[in-house]
Amino acid sequence: MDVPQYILEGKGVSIGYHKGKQAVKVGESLSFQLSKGKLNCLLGPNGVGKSTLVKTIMGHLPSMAGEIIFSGIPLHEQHPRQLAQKISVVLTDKITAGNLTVTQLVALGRTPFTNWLGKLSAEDKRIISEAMRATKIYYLKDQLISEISDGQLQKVMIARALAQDGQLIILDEPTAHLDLINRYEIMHLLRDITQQQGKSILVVTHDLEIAIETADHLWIMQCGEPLTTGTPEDLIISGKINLLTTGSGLTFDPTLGKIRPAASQDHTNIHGPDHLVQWLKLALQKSGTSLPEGSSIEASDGPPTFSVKSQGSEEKFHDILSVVSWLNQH
Ligand SMILES: Nc1ncnc2c1ncn2[C@@H]1O[C@H](COP(=O)(O)OP(=O)(O)OP(=O)(O)O)[C@@H](O)[C@H]1O
Repeated sequence: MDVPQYILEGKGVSIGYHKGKQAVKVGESLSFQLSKGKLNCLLGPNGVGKSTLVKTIMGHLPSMAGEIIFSGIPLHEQHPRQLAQKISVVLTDKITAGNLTVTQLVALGRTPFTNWLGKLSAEDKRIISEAMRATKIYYLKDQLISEISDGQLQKVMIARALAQDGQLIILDEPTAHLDLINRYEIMHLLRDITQQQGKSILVVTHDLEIAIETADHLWIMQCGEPLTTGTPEDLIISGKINLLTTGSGLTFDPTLGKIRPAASQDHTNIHGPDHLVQWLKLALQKSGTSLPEGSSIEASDGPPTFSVKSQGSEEKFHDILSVVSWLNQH
């Protein structure tokens, strides 16, 4: 039998719910691929259907049309217990396991494999320790869940998913409650897991900038449209990344790699080193300041200097606030 190239593949999939006898479609014609050992991020606005797609991939909701193939076999041909062994899931829901230790919670990842008494074998224990080491939480192993921070808890949940040793790990907004540093740390940890352990990972996230930095592929979901997929780099240079900002008055700045307000003023007469020009443009844009006709700004490094040339005169400033204030008075 051919080894499948993708761990997960969707072909023209429709997703949705049943309300009584009525089927409510949330998305249709969704096609996607997740290659083995890769980190993919699923992005899209609130309510577009990301969690619904994830639940369908996990086999918790039936697809309404099309086909999902997991590990070379159509999903509907796989037994729920087999799927639970092969797909590990980390959901956003707050867990109520405060009286368990970190090790006991990670050990729950072995549940699909233990006998009915839940007795852990020596191999189970080795896998649990390994998962805690890979997620850098081994030092917390005897701590109670109620005594660790949200960022640490998220790592514990990832360790539990790793302990399950499935082929695919799915995480629905794993960084939703975390601060910026923890959001970076978690996503880089997931990236390490794909690269060092060959796991395939699908993450639902709203953190576009971190997703761009860490993911191999992005799946962009929009209301009533097929998924747009590609490497973050290709989606940026083709401008398709802007599908995420449609109708918002925002745009993705391909040089800065950030979402910014769509430019409404003409700031083309600003020249100099990129980092000075970019931040000056941002400040002008935020304050709604435009350059008077025929004027220009030359920025230079050293101590940062901004020379504003206007109507035959030249003014020099050493910070952006002074430039903006001066322009607003002239
Ligand atoms: N159990 C349900 N029964 C009926 N409709 C539902 C159910 N769960 C979600 N929906 C609806 O399906 C649509 C998609 O919801 P979903 O949670 O998949 O979106 P999402 O993209 O994950 O949103 P968010 O980014 O806010 O988490 C929404 O309109 C939602 O109201």
